[in-house]
Amino acid sequence: MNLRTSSDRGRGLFVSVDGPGGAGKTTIVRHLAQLLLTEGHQVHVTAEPSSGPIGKLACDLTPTVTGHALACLYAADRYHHVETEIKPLLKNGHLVISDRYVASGLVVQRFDGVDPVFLWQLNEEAERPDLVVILEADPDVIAERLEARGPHNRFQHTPGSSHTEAVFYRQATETLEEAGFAVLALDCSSRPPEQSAAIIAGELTALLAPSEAVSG
Ligand SMILES: Nc1ncnc2c1ncn2[C@@H]1O[C@H](COP(=O)(O)OP(=O)(O)OP(=O)(O)O)[C@@H](O)[C@H]1O
Ligand SMILES: Cc1cn([C@H]2C[C@H](O)[C@@H](COP(=O)(O)O)O2)c(=O)[nH]c1=O
Repeated sequence: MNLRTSSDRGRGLFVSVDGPGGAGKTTIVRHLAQLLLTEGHQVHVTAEPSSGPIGKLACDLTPTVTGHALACLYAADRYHHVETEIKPLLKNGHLVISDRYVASGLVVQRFDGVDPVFLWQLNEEAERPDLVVILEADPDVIAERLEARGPHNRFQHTPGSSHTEAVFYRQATETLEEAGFAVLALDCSSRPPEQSAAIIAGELTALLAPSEAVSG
């Protein structure tokens, strides 16, 4: 089983940002990347589905393919994304930010009734991020944001999807914490996205700081 994170290898840093539709993942990732660039880091923003061949297929098939088949397709994209894009950049010392990663894999296909244990087994060997950010928000607030922006996918058309997704994400957070992932659960109901980004940047800066030598 793959239990190592990129910082264990001493190069780069990998952070994923997940959370319910409309929570602000893409907006916060944009602010975070800007902030880290300003601080002088080599930053690479990526997302899932990836822009690779499996990601494109998953994206094209999401409206018509459901359940286990789609879960396998997203997991296949994730493993391929790691091997072809994320790991090479980490080796090169980049700070890689992924807009959606394993946590989305534990959540989204549950809307099609896929068992969370099956989803965990599919995803558990994926590269562990140094920091897993889960955006949390009052479901009524994000339902309003979704309505204002417009839904991005068929899962967001399910009535009450923001409430259901909030529950699924809380369960995914527990699964990840129990498995030893470093999780930052961040409430972004009332925080402006710039502030959420600054909190995440602070956590990353702490991870990058050399650990203090023990003086004897
Ligand atoms: N405090 C906030 N934090 C983040 N986004 C906010 C906030 N307040 C309002 N928004 C708005 O909420 C909308 C949804 O944001 P965004 O598209 O980044 O969400 P998302 O989580 O990436 O959604 P999806 O999963 O559907 O792609 C955007 O129009 C964004 O400007
Ligand atoms: C990683 C992942 C993604 N999806 C689906 C859900 C949406 O249709 C898109 C993501 O687009 P968005 O603009 O970020 O909302 O991909 C999925 O079904 N399962 C997954 O694991």
